[in-house]
Amino acid sequence: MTSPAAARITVVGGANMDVGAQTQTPLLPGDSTPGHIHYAPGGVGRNIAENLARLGSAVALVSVVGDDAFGHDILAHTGSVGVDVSGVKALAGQRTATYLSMHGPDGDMALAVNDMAILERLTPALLQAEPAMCPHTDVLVLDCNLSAPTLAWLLEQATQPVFVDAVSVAKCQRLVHVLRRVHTLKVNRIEAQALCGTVVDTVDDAQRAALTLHGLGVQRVVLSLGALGVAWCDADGSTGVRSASAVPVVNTTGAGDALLAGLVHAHALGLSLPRSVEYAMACAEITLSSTFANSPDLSHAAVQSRLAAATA
Ligand SMILES: Nc1ncnc2c1ncn2[C@@H]1O[C@H](COP(=O)(O)OP(=O)(O)O)[C@@H](O)[C@H]1O
Ligand SMILES: O=c1[nH]cc([C@@H]2O[C@H](COP(=O)(O)O)[C@@H](O)[C@H]2O)c(=O)[nH]1
Repeated sequence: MTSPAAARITVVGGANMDVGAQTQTPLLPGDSTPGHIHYAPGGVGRNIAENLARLGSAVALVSVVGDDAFGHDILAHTGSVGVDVSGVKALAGQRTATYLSMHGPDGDMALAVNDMAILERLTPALLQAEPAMCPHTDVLVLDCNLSAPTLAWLLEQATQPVFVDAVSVAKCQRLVHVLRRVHTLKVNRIEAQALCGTVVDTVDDAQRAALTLHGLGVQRVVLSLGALGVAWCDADGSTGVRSASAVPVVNTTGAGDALLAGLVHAHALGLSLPRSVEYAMACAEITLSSTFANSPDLSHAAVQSRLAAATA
């Protein structure tokens, strides 16, 4: 398995400034709690693009940010890790999307707010007007932060395989009428429940839900189950499960984004879906040991050595 992959990839999706607050004592509603606040570029689409660049893919991001300090930081950081950001437009008079999360002393997320109104400006008209924003690459990756019309337009005009991240229970509803256009869908347990209308508690439930989504028209489904691992349904309707390894977890933020980046990179390397899942889970595990949504330790070599250690 060699890297970098020859395929060119475009990710169209959200680019946020993540603002995370971690307290040493339980959060007290109505009072201020001492803690640590950190800032880092995030956004599902942007995270996937950064992870792909770290793995060695040739990747371009198409998105919008505000012409403000957060927007400039996101552009500088994302470009510095090797993502082509010529398709990220800084819009005057708009605020960069922001994701605010609060974590209690145990590290678990207590609440999160996403303020991503700027994504409404990423319209089919804007994409067609700006040559750098037109995705003419071998693989397209979309996240459901995009507005429903933009998501539908991109899926309908795509001639290349399209990988989609469902992002959240609310946003994944935007996919309902365009599932047939999706090559590979990454959903988590609660997004799968929302799309299938069935309870997804166990790995058996997850395999059934993956098959249901395949029946609704998605070619390949990858359903992430946190510490339980991943269930999938391949293009021929076959299903499978892979358990997660017992790994030290510093922060689960962005684990799903690393999983999707790993799936895309593995596809570009020509791997089957079961082997792509194995590769992608190694990517997610590396990210779990990082404080932020993307790990500086993620690389194709790091994934390979993790996979080799697991089979030794
Ligand atoms: N506690 C954990 N232990 C081991 N692996 C984990 C853990 N949490 C997440 N993962 C890995 O990261 C993947 C994505 O995490 P998950 O939380 O399911 O995604 P999302 O962030 O999209 O909700 C999982 O499928 C699994 O491979
Ligand atoms: O509606 C959204 N919520 C969250 C994100 C992004 O997802 C990442 C955190 O996701 P999670 O906690 O699901 O791993 C952060 O980078 C955040 O900016 C997003 O793009 N859209």
